[in-house]
Amino acid sequence: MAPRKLAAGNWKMNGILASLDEIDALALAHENAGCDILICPPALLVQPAAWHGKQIVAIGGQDCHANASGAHTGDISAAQLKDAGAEYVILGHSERRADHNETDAQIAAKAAAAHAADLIAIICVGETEAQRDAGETLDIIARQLAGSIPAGSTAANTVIAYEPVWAIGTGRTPTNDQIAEVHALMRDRLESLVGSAGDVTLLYGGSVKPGNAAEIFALPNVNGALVGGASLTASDFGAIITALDAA
Ligand SMILES: O=C(CO)COP(=O)(O)O
Repeated sequence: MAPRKLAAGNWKMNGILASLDEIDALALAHENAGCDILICPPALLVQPAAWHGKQIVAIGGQDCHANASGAHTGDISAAQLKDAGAEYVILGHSERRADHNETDAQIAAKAAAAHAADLIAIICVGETEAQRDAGETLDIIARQLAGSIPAGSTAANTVIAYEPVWAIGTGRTPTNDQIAEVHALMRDRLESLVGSAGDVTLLYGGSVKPGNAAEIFALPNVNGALVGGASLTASDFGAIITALDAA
């Protein structure tokens, strides 16, 4: 089994009901896409988004709680996301690691909850600019992978996204060699953490745009992208999907 190609959009805290028209447009234009297409809207939009996706655009959450239910005001469980129509959940995004002090251990617990609810966990890792400048990138990624991936992870229930913190929303991207170096390390480390490492979908994220997508998708061990800003419109995200389809 080769890794599934995945074009994943993370809308972050953007979008209202009217924004779901973009999902209609994606579903219409990419009915026969040779890659999987995913939009992760804000939690309130997960259920209506699933109706708009028409089985062509899968829907995911942007976080879930590690517990299945209980007294956790303001949180959402993996089972609730699943019930609303989600198939995926993004976990450990650097914005949650920074804004909510999420640790690798908490992310691993959330991913285990996602797996228990039959969701595919997209586990995010990435170094800060200071860590890259200090030459720590590969150590940081290896440590985040080891700490954030729970037992029971498989190529079918887990996707890994490499998102350098300094490339998110900045218009800056690593060099091709830098992306390829991290993705090779991830593929290697996943053998002991997930098994069948060659089958795990690995995404790059951070300032992916229509103009740089094809070049990034041509890199070894890159099986798709986790896209922020450019996933908000069907025209930009559609161009990225077309580039992944052709890769
Ligand atoms: O954080 C990201 C996706 O999760 C990337 O965001 P941008 O594509 O806006 O840089």
